[in-house]
Amino acid sequence: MSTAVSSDLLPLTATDGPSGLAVGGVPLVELGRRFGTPLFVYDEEHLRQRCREAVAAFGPGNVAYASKAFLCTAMARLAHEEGLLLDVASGGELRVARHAGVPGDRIVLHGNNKDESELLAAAAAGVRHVVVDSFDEMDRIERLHATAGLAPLPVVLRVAPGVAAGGHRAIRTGGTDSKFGFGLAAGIAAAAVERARNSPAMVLEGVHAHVGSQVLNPAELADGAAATARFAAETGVRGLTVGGGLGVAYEAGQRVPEFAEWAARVRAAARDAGWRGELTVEPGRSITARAGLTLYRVGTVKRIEGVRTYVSVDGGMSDNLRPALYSSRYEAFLPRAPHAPRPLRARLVGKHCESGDVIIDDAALPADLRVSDLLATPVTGAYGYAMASNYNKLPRPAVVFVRDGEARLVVRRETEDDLLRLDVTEPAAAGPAAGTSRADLVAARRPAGA
Ligand SMILES: Cc1ncc(COP(=O)(O)O)c(C=O)c1O
Ligand SMILES: N[C@@H](CCCC[NH3+])C(=O)O
Repeated sequence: MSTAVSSDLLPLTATDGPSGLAVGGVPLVELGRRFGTPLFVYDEEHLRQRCREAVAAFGPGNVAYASKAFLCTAMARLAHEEGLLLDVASGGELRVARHAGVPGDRIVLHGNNKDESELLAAAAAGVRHVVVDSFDEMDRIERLHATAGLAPLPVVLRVAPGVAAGGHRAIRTGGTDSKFGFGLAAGIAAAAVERARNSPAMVLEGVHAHVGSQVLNPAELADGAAATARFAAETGVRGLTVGGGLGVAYEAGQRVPEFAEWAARVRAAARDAGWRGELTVEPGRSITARAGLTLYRVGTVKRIEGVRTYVSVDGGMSDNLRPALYSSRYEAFLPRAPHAPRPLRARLVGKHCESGDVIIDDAALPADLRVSDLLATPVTGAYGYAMASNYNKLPRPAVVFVRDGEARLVVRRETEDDLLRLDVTEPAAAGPAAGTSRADLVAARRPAGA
């Protein structure tokens, strides 16, 4: 591929300017200089537009943002402002949603192994419902009801509909062989419905299924919806959630269904299966992925004659685990020259201590790429920051929202002090010599006034 990066992979407000590509009216090169790298940049207008499109397709009150895709206070608030509910999958995600001011009745709690403290926190927050995943969880809810005064909990039952879909086996969830949900086969889900209906600790509100993530074929989402809807209709529950899972394009030329197509397909499938009620969905990736991109600084370019070229940047698997985990593919471009042809083939790698720390195995890059260039990987707004780690004690990147020519820091970059904040062992008696911390050294090298 020697063509320029496709605009289909860029955030909606991406424009060209004298200093290269701008998003939200702010040149990316300026963001790299101002906030440092690696940096996650989100187009706020794009995020809001995707939320609105989802609500337009499925109806107000019928869309929950799957916050696992990307969550921070600003993102939770944005999704809430745009009328989405929040799907949280742990006590931690619940805490962030509440911190952002999202009311409990706009939150649903998921998880295949919720502990008692998560259930109690959900009840205390007054969540809309808890998506119950197992009989053991029902035991826990009934115990808390009997011994800790837990009021009857609104619940939705997650079923495994026997339809598994998605971009990689690690992210397919709805098959019979799955850790998630009550199997529709062998009457397990029917028994769960019976038990919830007869339990003093639960108020059954509906049925839920999620077949998998990064699904590009809408027929697979429709198959999952059909199986779940048939069961929901037979059991006569009030609500039906058909999960998230809509895929996105990571490379040029991938066809991706729009929200409207997803809605039409799952609605038709559910109707044909006998379901007459509303449908709710939980998109994550399809809201945030393309709105976000990652900026890195190129640190080394190593040419191995007759083998390949390696381009190393200042992040890697600690800010984008997806290539290592799912062999996911990405593209890259230089913000200073977004329309430059990309004839150079190179392996784009991070700075971690393993050869599997690859961001793009065979990247197409401009021929004049050089050390200290700012480089961008688009479509990293989902499951990038969310799965970031401190491997090799790299501080996690900052996150910036851009809109109308303004950049807003929404998550600050971690510092080296942050890396030590959980260590309870006292520092060595002498401690690091004054003036040898990385911040001191960087400050010492900076020209006066910089
Ligand atoms: C229960 C549930 N709902 C929604 C989602 C969101 O999925 P996606 O980001 O693929 O839309 C997931 C993750 O796949 C999930 O497990
Ligand atoms: N982390 C996965 C998606 C998991 C979906 C959550 N159930 C990814 O990056 O593709």
